[in-house]
Amino acid sequence: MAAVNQVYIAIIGAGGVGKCFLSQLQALAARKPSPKLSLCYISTSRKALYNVDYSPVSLEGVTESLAASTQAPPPLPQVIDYLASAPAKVVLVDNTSSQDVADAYPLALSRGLSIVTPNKKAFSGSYKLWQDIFTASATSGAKVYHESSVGAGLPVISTLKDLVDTGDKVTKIEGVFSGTMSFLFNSFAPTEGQGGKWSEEVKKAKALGYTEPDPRDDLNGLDVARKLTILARLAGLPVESPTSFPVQSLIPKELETCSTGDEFLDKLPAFDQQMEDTKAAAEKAGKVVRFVGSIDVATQQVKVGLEQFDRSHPIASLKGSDNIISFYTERYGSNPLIIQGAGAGGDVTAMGVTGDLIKVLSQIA
Ligand SMILES: NC(=O)C1=CN([C@@H]2O[C@H](COP(=O)(O)OP(=O)(O)OC[C@H]3O[C@@H](n4cnc5c(N)ncnc54)[C@H](OP(=O)(O)O)[C@@H]3O)[C@@H](O)[C@H]2O)C=CC1
Ligand SMILES: N[C@@H](CC=O)C(=O)O
Ligand code: NA
Repeated sequence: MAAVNQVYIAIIGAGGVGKCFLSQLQALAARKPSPKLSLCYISTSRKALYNVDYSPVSLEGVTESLAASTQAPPPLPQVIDYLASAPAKVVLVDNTSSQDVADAYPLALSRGLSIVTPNKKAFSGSYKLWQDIFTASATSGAKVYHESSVGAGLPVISTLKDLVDTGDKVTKIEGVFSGTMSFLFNSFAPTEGQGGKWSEEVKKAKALGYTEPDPRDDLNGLDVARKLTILARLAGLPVESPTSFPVQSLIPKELETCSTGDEFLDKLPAFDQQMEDTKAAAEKAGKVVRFVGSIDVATQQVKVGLEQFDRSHPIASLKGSDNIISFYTERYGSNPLIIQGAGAGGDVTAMGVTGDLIKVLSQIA
């Protein structure tokens, strides 16, 4: 029998973000908050750890225990059944980038499981999935939070929701929405100095944990398109999908048929000249090139791609994996509300997930 103020945590995904989340969860659980947190399920795509009687999986050394586990993850509907039958409230933390897991949110929410996640797939998939998720949440009362799906831990989603919920009218959102793209252009085409080779910077971004599991999902512009789809929907535009507006891809045509991300990375150095030419064209105009996105709410136009900026422009002088996101609204007038800081990386992304978990706990426990 579970304690009255107990909440079970179930985690799917234990990669770069998942491992950082686990260490933040360990610290949160040790702070002895009310409610008492117990891990009742954790899995990667091939391994799982759980007990049929819901006795807790120890957070101590959980990454190693999971790696050593011989249990395979059950099919998702079975996992949801198991969690929905738990003797206390459950928060499901999805730290994957899986579309299959995202597609299961309506079922999970309708069975009373709250969800926190940095996974963009659920909120930037079909508009129907978006509607099904929020309908299931409203009907069952289960919560769904996804702060880290845009700008990692930066308070982007919560800020936009607050603007809308308090009656402000958002007219335009623009900026740099990709930690990977920010890092790549800040290091490949810096405002001062030479910059590194494009393909080498791409490999560095992957090693630093900034890229999607397959870095082509960043370089083809889809990751930014997903983030803009989420923000546009929150601002009231019923954007159908991240492929329903213009998105510029930086994948060389010749590499579009690569079958894996690793094959793509191996072949990329042979195409460095294409990005060198793009950089040189901007330099000739006395500018630098950056990868940006924008949503014009009035004209319902969303676009993603390369633009040239003066070296003194705030977008040109970003550092590291920083995002910069400007909200133009009726209340803020011509001086936008600006959010800036690291937009990728395990710890900062996990912080957004843990922050969401704390918000959910304050509402369900
Ligand atoms: N990295 C970053 O800076 C940011 C990431 N995000 C988002 O966070 C999420 C996680 O990113 P990241 O940690 O970098 O990715 P990783 O590739 O490092 O980790 C993904 C994890 O999910 C597991 N997984 C994948 N598919 C499934 C599945 N169907 N069932 C169970 N487990 C699965 C993987 O297991 P296995 O290894 O066995 O495949 C792995 O443990 C993504 O949605 C990403 O977009 C958001 C903001 C910033
Ligand atoms: N790959 C993404 C990770 C965060 O969403 C990025 O680089 O921004
Ligand atoms: Na965020």
